[in-house]
Amino acid sequence: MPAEQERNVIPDLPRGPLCTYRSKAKFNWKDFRLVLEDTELIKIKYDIWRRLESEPLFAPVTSTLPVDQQKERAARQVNRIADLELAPPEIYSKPYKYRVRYLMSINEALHAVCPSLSVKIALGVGLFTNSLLAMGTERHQDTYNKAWNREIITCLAITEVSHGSNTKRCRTTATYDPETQEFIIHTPDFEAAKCWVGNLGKTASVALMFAILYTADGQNHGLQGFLVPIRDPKTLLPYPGVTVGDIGEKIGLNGIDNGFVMFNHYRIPRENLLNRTGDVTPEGVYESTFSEPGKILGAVLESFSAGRLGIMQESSNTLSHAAVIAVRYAALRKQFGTDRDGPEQSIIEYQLHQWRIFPYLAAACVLKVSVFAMTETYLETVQKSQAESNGFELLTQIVSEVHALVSSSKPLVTWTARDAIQESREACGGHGYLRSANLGELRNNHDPSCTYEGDNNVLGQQASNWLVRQWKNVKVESPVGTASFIERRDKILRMNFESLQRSGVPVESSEFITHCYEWLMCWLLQESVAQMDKASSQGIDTFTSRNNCQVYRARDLSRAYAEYYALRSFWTRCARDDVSESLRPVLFNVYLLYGTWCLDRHMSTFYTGSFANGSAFADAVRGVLLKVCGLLKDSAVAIADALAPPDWVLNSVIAKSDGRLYENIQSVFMTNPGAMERAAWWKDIIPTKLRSKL
Ligand SMILES: Cc1cc2nc3c(=O)[nH]c(=O)nc-3n(C[C@H](O)[C@H](O)[C@H](O)COP(=O)(O)OP(=O)(O)OC[C@H]3O[C@@H](n4cnc5c(N)ncnc54)[C@H](O)[C@@H]3O)c2cc1C
Repeated sequence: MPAEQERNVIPDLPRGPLCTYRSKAKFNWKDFRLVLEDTELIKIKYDIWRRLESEPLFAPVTSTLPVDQQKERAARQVNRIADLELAPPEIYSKPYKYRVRYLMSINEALHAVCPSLSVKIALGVGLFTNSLLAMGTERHQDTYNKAWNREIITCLAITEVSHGSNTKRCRTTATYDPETQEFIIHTPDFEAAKCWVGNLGKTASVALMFAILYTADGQNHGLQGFLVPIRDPKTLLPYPGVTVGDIGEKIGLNGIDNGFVMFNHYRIPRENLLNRTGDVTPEGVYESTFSEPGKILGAVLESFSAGRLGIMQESSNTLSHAAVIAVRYAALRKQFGTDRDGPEQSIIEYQLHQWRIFPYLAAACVLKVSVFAMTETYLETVQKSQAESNGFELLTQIVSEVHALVSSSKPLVTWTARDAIQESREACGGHGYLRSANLGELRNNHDPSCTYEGDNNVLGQQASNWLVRQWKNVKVESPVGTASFIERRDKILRMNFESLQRSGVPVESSEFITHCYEWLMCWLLQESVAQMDKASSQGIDTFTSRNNCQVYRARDLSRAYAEYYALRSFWTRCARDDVSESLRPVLFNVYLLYGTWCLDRHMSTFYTGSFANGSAFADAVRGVLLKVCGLLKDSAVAIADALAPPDWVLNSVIAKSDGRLYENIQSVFMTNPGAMERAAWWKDIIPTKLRSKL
């Protein structure tokens, strides 16, 4: 059981109408929170929120600002954050894992308050410096320091107008001129303009940009990274030869100035090539360098995965916020009752409503824990790569596995958050559509997470490709253990629902859910590989056959793999000694609900692959799902409390922790500027016939 000291890190909640359901929970909601998150990280977040609450620049806005003002506000916030020095200076001398975990928690806290601000910092500081570390050398240290200390505003420019996912086909060129020892950066046409680049539209002075390197002999050395000055940092005016601008209003995240840029034979010094793995001599000879492979590997993992992990951490919070709003509202909102004229019941009592929103509440808990576990594995891997003595082969395997895990989990977490927001919006009826309910803002700001840092459908394929490789390997290379089940494939594929029942495995058990998942993944792997092999025997190329086995096969495999990992991580966390006995039943129900809900979505595959026949399997899985929904009804508000940030951060008029739903809505209606004033344009809309009588 957590010490009182740990519980005290989390502030108490006000008493009010939500206590009707709050008091039904048979566990302490603060203890529940301490299972989901590390005490120290919770403390960091609450400290940040406390400091920002008194800052006028971070106060929630009540109506949508014009786009330009949103950009100005986010840019000012970035500066203010730098002035506030949220991380104490000693953090920077701490070991890698501790330091990055600390900074990631600051980012989570900031994202919950202002997503645009957090993305601006993540792009301009985190991603930029990580990529520079992975690709640059000592000669880029000065730019690294300036970016880290926010002396310059930076961006990462990869995407072009006609190419996003297939970055290898980017066409911006960097041609070396030995005469002047410079690279000439050129954009051949508008389709090759860099675009969607965050911070580039109005503010960035330096871009870390990818372009094809050509030496003077006309040889193509592939895509390389360059530091490209864009604007004078003192005036923010672009340099001659650079055409740069803002791409305009987006669906959300308008605090970020996403930009486009074109170069007209624009010259940059030779030293601006990021030369970690390859360099051009002053005379113009391209030389590849490959020293300290372990460190390079770790750095590459860092530059690719850190951003995606950050997105998952943010998205698991977004998912939590949506679920909290839906659950608190469901407890307070009453409609209908057994007696037509008698008391009405809360909509949380309806099975249909529970089935719609509780799985997202469970998903929020499970995914929060699994993203934490994944982050730990990732940070440990990078830290290992920085150590002097490490087995390069083992490290390569770990890096590939972590990459597969991140590539399948980023789609799972971002899609679940996306769906949770929409379901919660509808679950809160008309009031859910109020701007002040905050579900619209959550939706629009979260939406691009499914696209940037790797489009979900494209990214997921990297995980299924890795799994297929393991399936075909003589020896499964899964040092993290996420694919060791493949070693037992023959036994797993002989299993079915009937055999599980014969062996006495209860449906309400982690054993059952694990067996179902392992069968599902093995069957999807077997079928994907068989389909690809058949295509290959018919002379169909690998590219086409791989594309043709995505639907119902590899795509589902990637998702199932991420769900399996999430469930296993949650189960491992719940089994730890520090979890108090009073929490075990509710944690088990959360696990069961998320597990059966996910299995239900794979139902047709279980039948297609003859794991099950007749209705028994579907009835069993769905029976547990509905039963657990009912069981969680009395715990849901306490679980929501455990997931919720402070009210001003959640920023939803329909889900305040005081539970005074209608008083809070009344306040918004009545104080809405000009709510009860006659419109200034009233005269212009008086019907013509009436107007003549005025
Ligand atoms: C808000 C925001 C901020 C961004 N910030 C930056 C930034 O700072 N720097 C930067 O360089 N870029 C940035 N981007 C761009 C982003 O990285 C790209 O949009 C992303 O990589 C997807 O590429 P795309 O837009 O070209 O989509 P496309 O690759 O054209 O994809 C379009 C659709 O085709 C599908 N598709 C593509 N290939 C396949 C396939 N093989 N099989 C099946 N389906 C496929 C995809 O699933 C997708 O649904 C940003 C984007 C957004 C929305």
